[in-house]
Amino acid sequence: MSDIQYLESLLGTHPDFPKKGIVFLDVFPILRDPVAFETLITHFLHHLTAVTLPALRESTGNPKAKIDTIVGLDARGFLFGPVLALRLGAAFVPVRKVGKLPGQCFQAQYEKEYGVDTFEMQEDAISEGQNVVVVDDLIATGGSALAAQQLIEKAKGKVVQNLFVVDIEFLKGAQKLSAPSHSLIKAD
Ligand SMILES: O=P(O)(O)OC[C@H]1O[C@H](OP(=O)(O)OP(=O)(O)O)[C@H](O)[C@@H]1O
Ligand SMILES: Nc1ncnc2[nH]cnc12
Repeated sequence: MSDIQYLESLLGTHPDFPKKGIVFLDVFPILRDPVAFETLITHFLHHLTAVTLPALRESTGNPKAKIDTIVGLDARGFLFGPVLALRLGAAFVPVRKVGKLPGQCFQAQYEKEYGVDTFEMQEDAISEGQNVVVVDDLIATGGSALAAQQLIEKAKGKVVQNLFVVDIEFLKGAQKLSAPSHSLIKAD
């Protein structure tokens, strides 16, 4: 069994949660297995260093270009974002559901697979020109990740990569995003 097949085997599947007709894919069992969690982080880091950074350096013509900030999406993006940020020596910035962050915030409304919501990001969290990676546990319709992209663009940052543990591919969420999207597990 490959590393990725092992991660996939741990993914929980819950029909009709949180609403009838939704098959909820649960990443928490991966975090109960420290070796699987480490494997997941290693795969994300490998993609960032072997694919994202070379592409960024090539496209900017700047051999020293780097990933400045990892943005994690409320709530399950917070499981992965800070770990990646620490390992890369980058900043971690949360995008949160409305009403949770103090100070001046940018706002973006969005629709996701099972509802509508509003995301916020602190206005001073990202500086103009920063290279940003968005991370979340899962992309379904892409509404959440697109709203995060809009917040980062309001701060004049640039999304250079989107990372997901799981992509529910038939919903075509990644096609909504302007930066490349990488996911470890493809679900249908
Ligand atoms: O691609 P989309 O259709 O936008 O759906 C994906 C989003 O939905 C889930 O979050 P949820 O809003 O359920 O929040 P949670 O992490 O707080 O449970 C998931 O963690 C993603 O953030
Ligand atoms: N099917 C699903 N499973 C887990 N999280 C989700 N977020 C949106 N759709 C989801």
